[in-house]
This record gives sequence, structure tokens and C-alpha cells, in this order.
Amino acid sequence: MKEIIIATKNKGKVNEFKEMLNGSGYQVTSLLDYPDSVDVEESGVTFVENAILKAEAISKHYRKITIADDSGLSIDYLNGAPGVFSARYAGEEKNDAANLSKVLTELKGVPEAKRSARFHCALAIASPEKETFTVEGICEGMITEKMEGENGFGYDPIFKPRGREVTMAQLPKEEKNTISHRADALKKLEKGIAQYF
Ligand SMILES: O=P(O)(O)OP(=O)(O)OP(=O)(O)OC[C@H]1O[C@@H](n2cnc3c(O)ncnc32)[C@H](O)[C@@H]1O
Ligand SMILES: [Mg+2]
Repeated sequence: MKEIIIATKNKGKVNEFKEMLNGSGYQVTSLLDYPDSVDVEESGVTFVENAILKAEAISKHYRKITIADDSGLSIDYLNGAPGVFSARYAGEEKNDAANLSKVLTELKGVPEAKRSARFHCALAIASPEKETFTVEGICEGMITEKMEGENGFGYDPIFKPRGREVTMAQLPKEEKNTISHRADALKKLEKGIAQYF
């Protein structure tokens, strides 16, 4: 089967890509299958730049077709923060619980009308032979007042997608995978993947 490496060690992302690409005919692997892989520094100032950095470094290293995902949460009341710093918002050690608490504290007492936010996802596909291609996806919603739900990962327990009455972490994974920023981006990328093989 044709292999695509998803250039991430984030288990939540890996599971979602495997579910969304299930039946596509591609063998989906990730950096969890390549434990010796280098850590790519996310030095870009946009999601797209970081996705390109990760996809090109991994595709060059393994000489395989690679998709990288750079994503995050952008909160209007915080002028777009945490944005590209979403993974490291409460410190370099990448602690989801600390990140969520930090956001909830910063939004304490802020009325519902001012709690709008969106998830962003930039995907880059790279190959040793072809030019890199990028797409972006978005999921609009708002920040809740407390954490709810056990599904998903990252900021899902405090994000209520537009048109839903529950948090992303309370939705079944199949539903997250139809409405998420990652699903939105992958839909735009999917047809183009074949051209890389
Ligand atoms: O860079 P890689 O190795 O892919 O893994 P990462 O976890 O560092 O991923 P990012 O740099 O893209 O940072 C994404 C941040 O945004 C959060 N995030 C991304 N997608 C999310 C989703 O679908 N639900 C909740 N939080 C999400 C995630 O928890 C991180 O804190
Ligand atoms: Mg990262």
C-alpha cells in the first residue's frame, strides 16, 4: 500500500488522520512509527509556515511522502492567542491541562458574546520530488466556562463548535471528524494526494 507519513507525535492527531483516511487506500503512518525522528523547530509565525517546516524536514529525511499538520486555537478576546503558540501556551513542556486552565483563567468573567474563537489547521504535503502544497481549515466556535467531555484532545473540552450545544470533547469522534478544522483542511487536500505518488 502507498505510505503517507503524518509528521506528528501527537496521538490525538494521528488517530484522527487514521480515522479520516480509513478506506482511502493509503497506509497512514506517523512519527510514532519512526521514534528516532528529529524534532523540527516550529519557528514560523503562521500555521502554514510551521506545517511546511515539519512536512519538508520529515519528507527529506525519510524520502517519503509526508503530510504535516500545524494547528491551534485563536481566541478573539485574547487578540488571536494562543495561535501558533497553542501547544506551548503554558510553557515549553506542552501540558494540555495547564494550557486549558490558563485560557479559562484569562477568560474568567468574560460574557458569552465575547468568547468567540476558532480552531485553525494548516496541512502541508511534501515529497522529495515535488513542490510542497498547503491548505487551511477552520472550525468556528466559542470558549466555554468550564471543561467538559473526555473525547478528542488538547483544547476540545473548552471549545463549543458553532451550532452545537456541547463541547468538541463531548461529541462522538465521527462527528468531530466531520466538522473539525482538520476535517475541513483534509477535504481540500484529499484529491491532490494522488498526484504525489
Ligand atoms: O507539532 P506536532 O508534532 O504535530 O504536535 P503538536 O501537539 O505540537 O501540534 P501543534 O504544534 O500543531 O500544536 C497544536 C496545538 O493546538 C491544539 N489542537 C490542535 N488541534 C486540536 C484539536 O483538534 N482539538 C483540540 N486542540 C487542538 C493541540 O492540543 C496543541 O496544543
Ligand atoms: Mg508542535
